[in-house]
Amino acid sequence: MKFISLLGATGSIGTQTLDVIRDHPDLFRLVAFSVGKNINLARKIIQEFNPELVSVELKDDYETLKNEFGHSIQFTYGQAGLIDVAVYKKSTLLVNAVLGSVGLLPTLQAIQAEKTVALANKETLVTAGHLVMELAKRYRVDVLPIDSEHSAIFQCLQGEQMSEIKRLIITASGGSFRDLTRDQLQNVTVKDALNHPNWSMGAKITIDSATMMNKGLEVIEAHWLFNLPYEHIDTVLHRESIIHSMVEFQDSSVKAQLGTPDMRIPIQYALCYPNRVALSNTKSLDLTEIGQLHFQKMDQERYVCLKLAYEAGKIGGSMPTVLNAANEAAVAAFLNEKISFLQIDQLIEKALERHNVIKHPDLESIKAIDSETREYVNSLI
Ligand SMILES: NC(=O)C1=CN([C@@H]2O[C@H](COP(=O)(O)OP(=O)(O)OC[C@H]3O[C@@H](n4cnc5c(N)ncnc54)[C@H](OP(=O)(O)O)[C@@H]3O)[C@@H](O)[C@H]2O)C=CC1
Ligand SMILES: CC(=O)[C@@H](O)[C@H](O)COP(=O)(O)O
Ligand SMILES: [Mn+2]
Repeated sequence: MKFISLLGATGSIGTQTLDVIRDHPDLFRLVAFSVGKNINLARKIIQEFNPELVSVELKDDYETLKNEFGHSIQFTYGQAGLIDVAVYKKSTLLVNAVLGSVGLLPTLQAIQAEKTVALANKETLVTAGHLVMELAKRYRVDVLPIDSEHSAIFQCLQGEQMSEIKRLIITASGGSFRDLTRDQLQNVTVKDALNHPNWSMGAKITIDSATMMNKGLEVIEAHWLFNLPYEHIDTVLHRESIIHSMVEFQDSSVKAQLGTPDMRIPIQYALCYPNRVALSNTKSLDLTEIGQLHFQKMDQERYVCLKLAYEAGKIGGSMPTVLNAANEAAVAAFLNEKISFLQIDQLIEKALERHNVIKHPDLESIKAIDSETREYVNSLI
């Protein structure tokens, strides 16, 4: 039995993680979880899964739930609450499905508490991948990818030697605007941007997918997870999201992982690793039904965010922290209809240009750079 702590239980990855746990009561038990502001769904999760610890974002919601449920459940809140859930004594595995760099501290604390970390929260690795991976190595803790591309690569690498990798090939659907030119992006709306062709996901990652920043964040995520230089991490546009990513080896042989676009599959792989078990209500992949798979060269002039991410990743140090914080602030502004779609990459570029890189930023520097960058971007809006 694996005892699970879940950060971001009310989100897209969070609710699909609950589906996986629900499907295997013999394998998993949810002992602790966090939500943000959706306490109606939190109530339902408490009633169904009977956890021991629950964290909410706001103090008022904490008081409300504490009054409702009494002492049978422990409640906590805020940033400290996320950490309480991450290090909960009974849990053996943390699923980090919270949104944004707020997931960094709980990840670091979970590693220090020797919990296995199943990571969906890519911003954590983008903002401070060096700290996370160094700590994981020191504490001999597994960081298992949930992101579909990284799960695919991780699956391709089973039984292989890392030294024999030639390159990783990360696939990208192209997002909601893949058939538009850059000029045609002038007047696109939030509603248009949220219409992803293949995946149903939270709002922020759906916008990242439309700007191609999602692939940029994933390139940096892959750099840290698989310890490879950026020159060995490629991306390719693949409209169908059937090949979730590939690995080319020294002999030019390529391994790919395929499947229907269903995040429960990589979530369950991380939860069960190194085993595989059946998953209810999954559709077997029928390639004859799909007929054709398409691939296109990635155009970094069209997808400016991808270019910025490669540049920030290669410069390294504190630059990816700025990239991530500027992106989080700009995407939030776009979702609130305060800026246009094309202003997202313009704001990120400005934030990167003015930043003086720190080569090996410690946690305090990362926290300071993250909040300073958000303030700067917000001041421009
Ligand atoms: N969705 C997907 O298919 C994929 C997602 N990912 C990554 O997984 C992560 C989660 O994405 P997704 O599930 O789509 O996001 P959602 O927006 O659907 O969910 C985010 C979750 O985080 C909670 N949350 C947000 N901000 C805070 C905060 N400040 N404090 C506490 N809790 C907070 C939300 O709570 P509430 O709603 O209660 O306010 C919710 O539970 C992201 O890093 C994303 O890039 C990676 C691959 C695929
Ligand atoms: C499901 C998942 O892992 C997402 O990160 C997905 O990859 C988004 O699709 P894009 O390929 O459009 O970014
Ligand atoms: Mn992905």
